[in-house]
Amino acid sequence: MSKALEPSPAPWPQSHSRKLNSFARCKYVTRNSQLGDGHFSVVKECVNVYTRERYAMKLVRKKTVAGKMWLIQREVALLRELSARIREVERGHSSSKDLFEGHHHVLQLFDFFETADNIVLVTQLCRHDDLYEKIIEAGSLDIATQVKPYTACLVSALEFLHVNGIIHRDIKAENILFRETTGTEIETPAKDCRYDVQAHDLILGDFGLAVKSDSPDTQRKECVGTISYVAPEIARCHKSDRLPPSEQAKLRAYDSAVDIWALGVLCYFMFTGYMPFDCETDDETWHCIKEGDFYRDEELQNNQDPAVQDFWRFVQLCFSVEPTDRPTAQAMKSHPFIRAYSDDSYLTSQEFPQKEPLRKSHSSASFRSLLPPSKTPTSSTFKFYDIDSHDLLQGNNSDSRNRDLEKVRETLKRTLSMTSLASENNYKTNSTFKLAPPPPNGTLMNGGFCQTPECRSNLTSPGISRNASSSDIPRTASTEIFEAPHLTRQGTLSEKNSSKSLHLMQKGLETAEPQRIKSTARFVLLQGDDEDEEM
Ligand SMILES: Nc1ncnc2c1ncn2[C@@H]1O[C@H](COP(=O)(O)OP(=O)(O)OP(=O)(O)O)[C@@H](O)[C@H]1O
Repeated sequence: MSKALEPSPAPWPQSHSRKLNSFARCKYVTRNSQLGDGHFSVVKECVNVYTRERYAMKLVRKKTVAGKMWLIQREVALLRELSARIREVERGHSSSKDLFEGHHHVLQLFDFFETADNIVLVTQLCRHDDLYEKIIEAGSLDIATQVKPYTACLVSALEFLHVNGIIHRDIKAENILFRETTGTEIETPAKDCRYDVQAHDLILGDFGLAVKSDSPDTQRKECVGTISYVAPEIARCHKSDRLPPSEQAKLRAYDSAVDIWALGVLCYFMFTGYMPFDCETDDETWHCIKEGDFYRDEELQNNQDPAVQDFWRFVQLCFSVEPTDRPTAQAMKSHPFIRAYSDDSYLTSQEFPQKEPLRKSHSSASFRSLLPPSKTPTSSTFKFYDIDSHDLLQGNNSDSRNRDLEKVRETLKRTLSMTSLASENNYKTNSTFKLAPPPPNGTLMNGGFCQTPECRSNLTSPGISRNASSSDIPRTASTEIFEAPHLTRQGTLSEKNSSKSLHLMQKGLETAEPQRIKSTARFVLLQGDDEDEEM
């Protein structure tokens, strides 16, 4: 366990045992505006008043998670464990043979605490736009310079998670963030970089659904995730409580292979701009997932570009219906599709099962939904949560959809910034990566209980900059921040994400008007334990 995050001072959360007037002042100041929100949290930028380092602060409203506090505790526990492991790997690290090192690409937790209304996680700061937005804005990503390195990076992150006994269960474009860079790293990208160096900034976030791979079978039979991305073995758990006990007993607990399936979906989405299994109705989607029947565009399928052929072989492996047929993340590193991102000499020559040649999808394009998925707040209500497309359509009349569409078309642009396509073995010099150091222990809340952090409209006032080192902070600067005029209550959840039902022109696909907003809502089935809990 990392020094910075331990020890947890008292049983946590501890609000029930504290009086309001005994709250300590918070060591962080937040920005008024939000970086994002989920169904039970808002995320804001914040600054540690002692070190002046910038972080992201996730404020989970206790009222929203009442009765399900254990879910947040599970997320915090996993993130703490992972952050400690990241430090451990970093300390013991000599030289890696991989261009992407998994532990660099998992969201780091730096601190956590509790206020009267919120459970608060302080994590690494990422940019406002995520991978979903990048794909939607560009229509699709370039296979050689983006899809391959992004996939290689995510495989390394999954390898790190899985080797450390954690299943993410919600791999999807919305949960892939881009690390906020300080500007100091950007000078490094080499002139000869062959790929989009933003691949080095990918961060896998949102561990709200993650579980340990040795967790009780009941947890690994939960039907959780985002429908477009769930593996067949999770799909089989859908409505399993309605099955007769004999059938329920036959359900096998799933494992980390569910993340490999979701990675295949994400890889497919990056390349094509639409989802492999999405159909017009959720029932059809469930069916296609269970059958492993993904949509194949004939033109793309017949494309003889070796990168495209490798892409099909890669996703075909990810989409093996039998989980034991899906290679592990570690094995996937040797796959020709991403092999170039590791040192060839150390990779074992992995034999990948020969899949039958791609056949035409059983389901025709007519009932497939070949539109980009809408971004929904990845909700975690704690009952079965499966947003019906009709619910999503409510309040989204075609006028507003057209306006959204227009807006997206206007902003449609490729964001790729690359240089030449020369040398390939110059990996490390192309990296923009720099692991954020943990703040000194005395500057942390370490699970404590405090007042609501002060809100400011601007964190870049004199004396607050990411690049300032903690040693040169005059004490008065932090005092000044502490003594700001008033403490502001945190905002309520915004509807920002709900309005993001974006649909746009896809390669060769007429999208005159979206037929139906895709239901990619995350859903959670957690039996029992839904009574309110007094905080
Ligand atoms: N470290 C971060 N830096 C910048 N933005 C972030 C960070 N973490 C989360 N966000 C933004 O906040 C949004 C919500 O975060 P997150 O998904 O972790 O919350 P959540 O409450 O678990 O949401 P849900 O359960 O509905 O998925 C994200 O979609 C992202 O846009």
